[in-house]
Amino acid sequence: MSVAGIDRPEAVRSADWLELIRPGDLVVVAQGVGEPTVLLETVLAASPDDVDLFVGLSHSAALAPPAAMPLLSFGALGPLGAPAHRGRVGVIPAHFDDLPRVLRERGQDIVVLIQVGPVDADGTHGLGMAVDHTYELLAHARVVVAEVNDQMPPTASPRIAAATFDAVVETSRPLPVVATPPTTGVHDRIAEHVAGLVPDEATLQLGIGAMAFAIGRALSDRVGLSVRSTLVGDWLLELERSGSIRTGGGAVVISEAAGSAELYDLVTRGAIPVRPVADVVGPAARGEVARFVAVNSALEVDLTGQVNAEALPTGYIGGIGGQSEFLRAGQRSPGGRSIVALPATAGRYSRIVGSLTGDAVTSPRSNVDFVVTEHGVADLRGRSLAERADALIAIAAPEHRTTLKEGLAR
Ligand SMILES: CC(=O)SCCNC(=O)CCNC(=O)[C@H](O)C(C)(C)COP(=O)(O)OP(=O)(O)OC[C@H]1O[C@@H](n2cnc3c(N)ncnc32)[C@H](O)[C@@H]1OP(=O)(O)O
Repeated sequence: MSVAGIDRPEAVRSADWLELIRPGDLVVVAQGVGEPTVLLETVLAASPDDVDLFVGLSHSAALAPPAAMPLLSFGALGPLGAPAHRGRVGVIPAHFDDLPRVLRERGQDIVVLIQVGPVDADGTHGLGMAVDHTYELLAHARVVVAEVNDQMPPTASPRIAAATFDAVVETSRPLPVVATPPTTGVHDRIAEHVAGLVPDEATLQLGIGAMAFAIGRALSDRVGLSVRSTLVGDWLLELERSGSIRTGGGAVVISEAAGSAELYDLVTRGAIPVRPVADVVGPAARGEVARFVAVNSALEVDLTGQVNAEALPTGYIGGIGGQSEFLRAGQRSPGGRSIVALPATAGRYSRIVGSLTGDAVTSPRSNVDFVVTEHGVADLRGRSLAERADALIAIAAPEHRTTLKEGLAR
């Protein structure tokens, strides 16, 4: 994903807050467009001794070269992709909504670095466009440092009392624009198949990226859609422009937006609730959301339906995120759907495989009801392992089907 708009000539930099960090600390940085990039880059430049740095979906190019301090993350997202692939990032396998607990269980003192909007008359700051794992950690942190960005828009997000902050660094920079990667004919064919599984008045969970955008576009003739998705991209704009969703009345609930300036404007002017991750995932995970349709992508799916979204034989390249929890939520929902959508091939490799090639099962086969490729839909509901294999071979690329069948016979 290309990211533009990180331009901070007017940033007020203060190094004093670095003195609040002690050896043994875990420094946790907010992510996405809520990343306090100035704070992150200040820590990276100083690389304090014996401190772990936990970073999520980042927009900082400063992370691409090998960092001098130990890096932790929940995946190989954005600029962490190459270092994670080379084994230079300690990946913590955790559900996205579980990160606050998991990070606290490391037993380290926690320093949270967040970005907020300007202070209001009541002495509080809004989180703006992103509410992530750092929000829940505020109550457990020894130190909280805020990058106060006067261009962070006022959204319907939780607000934080200014007194919560141990230090503040003021900046003035536009939110990063996260461009949607171009969609291909394969994405469009997958999206058409996925759209066939989405009823009117469904509640959608999609991620970001080309696949999600193509699916949003393919749903333009649906009516009464709602959205309950931790991350949203410009597909939300597509749905709004086509009139497929309402944005008022809590029909759209998100934790983070990452896309164009128009998307940020929609979230702001539409008063779309930007809520803590647990609030977004929780009702769906408890089966309280009817027609909840979760669509997630993968690197590969084996012939029993096990999903790998994390690793290839060459190394770690993906992540867990909310995948397996959202898929399970799709199963628990009355009229809901649990869908894994992926291209059938990556170059000469089939992504429908006899055995997973990467060393990870991100979602168990019991969480997966539908697998979709450009060649069709494998409906795995109620099927035995052998029946699943047949259904999955039928949506593999035609040139790989014989090999997959031969592998089964062995
Ligand atoms: C709220 C949050 O922050 S959650 C964060 C976001 N969500 C998650 O982390 C959930 C987990 N999901 C993911 O990480 C991603 O959706 C992924 C990794 C599964 C898929 O990401 P995509 O960017 O769509 O992957 P894509 O299909 O382009 O594959 C990436 C590369 O690996 C290659 N590849 C993928 N699968 C295979 C395979 N089975 N064999 C060989 N190569 C492969 C692709 O060809 C591509 O190579 P390229 O970059 O040279 O073109």
